[in-house]
Amino acid sequence: MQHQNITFIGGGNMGKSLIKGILNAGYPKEKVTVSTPFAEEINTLKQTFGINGLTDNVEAVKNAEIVVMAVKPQMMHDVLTQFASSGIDFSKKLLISIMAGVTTGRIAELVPGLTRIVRVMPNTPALIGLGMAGLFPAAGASEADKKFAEDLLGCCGKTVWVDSEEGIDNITSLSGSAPAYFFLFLECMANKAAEYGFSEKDARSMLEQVILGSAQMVINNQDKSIAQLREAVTSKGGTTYEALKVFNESNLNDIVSRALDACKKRAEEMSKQF
Ligand SMILES: NC(=O)C1=CN([C@@H]2O[C@H](COP(=O)(O)OP(=O)(O)OC[C@H]3O[C@@H](n4cnc5c(N)ncnc54)[C@H](OP(=O)(O)O)[C@@H]3O)[C@@H](O)[C@H]2O)C=CC1
Ligand SMILES: O=C(O)[C@@H]1CCC=N1
Repeated sequence: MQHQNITFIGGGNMGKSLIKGILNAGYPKEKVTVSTPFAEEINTLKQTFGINGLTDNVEAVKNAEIVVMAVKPQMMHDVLTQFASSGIDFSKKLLISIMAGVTTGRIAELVPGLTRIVRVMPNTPALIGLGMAGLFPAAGASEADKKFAEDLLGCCGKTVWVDSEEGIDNITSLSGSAPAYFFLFLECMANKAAEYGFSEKDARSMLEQVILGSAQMVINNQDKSIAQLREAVTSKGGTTYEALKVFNESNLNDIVSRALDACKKRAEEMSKQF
């Protein structure tokens, strides 16, 4: 991929995941800058990654060809209005936004001249190169902009393009927030392991192996449906059947469906709120 000057506004959970992801893939450190308000945090980021760091967002984007907005949606208005009044020509920059529930139209509205925008919904496994990201281009994004965004997120895992802002909200529900769903399930299982008397260490090791093994089974058996993999574990009149019966009696499918819809609905609300 092309190595252009890239500035991350915000170096929190997701910003750090993407920075680590691109550095691991060989992006040159000297071309990467991060900006957050606290000097102490900047020093940590500089030391951890060997990249440039500033506490002034406007200063940080002056020489950037690419700006990645990795702040919370609540901070977006302050940051973008700072950019708008800075006198910097944003028509020359590509802005990649990872902010949940913030439309490309809203971003363009706040920064006059800015048209080259790609909205992205990544997830935290980007940190280890196993991310999943959805991408949506604003009308002003060029083919080169789209390629850059795809290559950038491709450094951190898999990518998929969607053809609407709603598609990004769907991806938010299906993969952006999804690591937390699986972590919650593991937490519930860890609670039961503790109740059974397993040490935290043994429980964690067991759960790590179960989720890793299950994920790898899904990946390695492309000729089988996920339902078939489940059925292969579920012996007739056996133990798994009883466990699954409890999930089904509580209508797990409906619970998952409602949870994902709630996630998407919040993204939609946020697009009106911020
Ligand atoms: N976490 C996730 O799994 C995902 C998050 N996202 C999106 O990524 C974005 C960031 O989320 P996340 O990383 O979790 O949040 P964090 O709170 O972890 O990170 C936000 C970062 O922005 C910094 N910040 C706060 N105010 C400013 C400012 N005015 N200028 C510059 N930097 C600022 C914070 O600094 P400080 O800590 O010092 O306040 C922090 O480094 C959100 O918009 C979210 O929707 C998208 C996909 C997945
Ligand atoms: O919870 C959130 O709002 C962010 C977006 C997707 C994952 N975390």
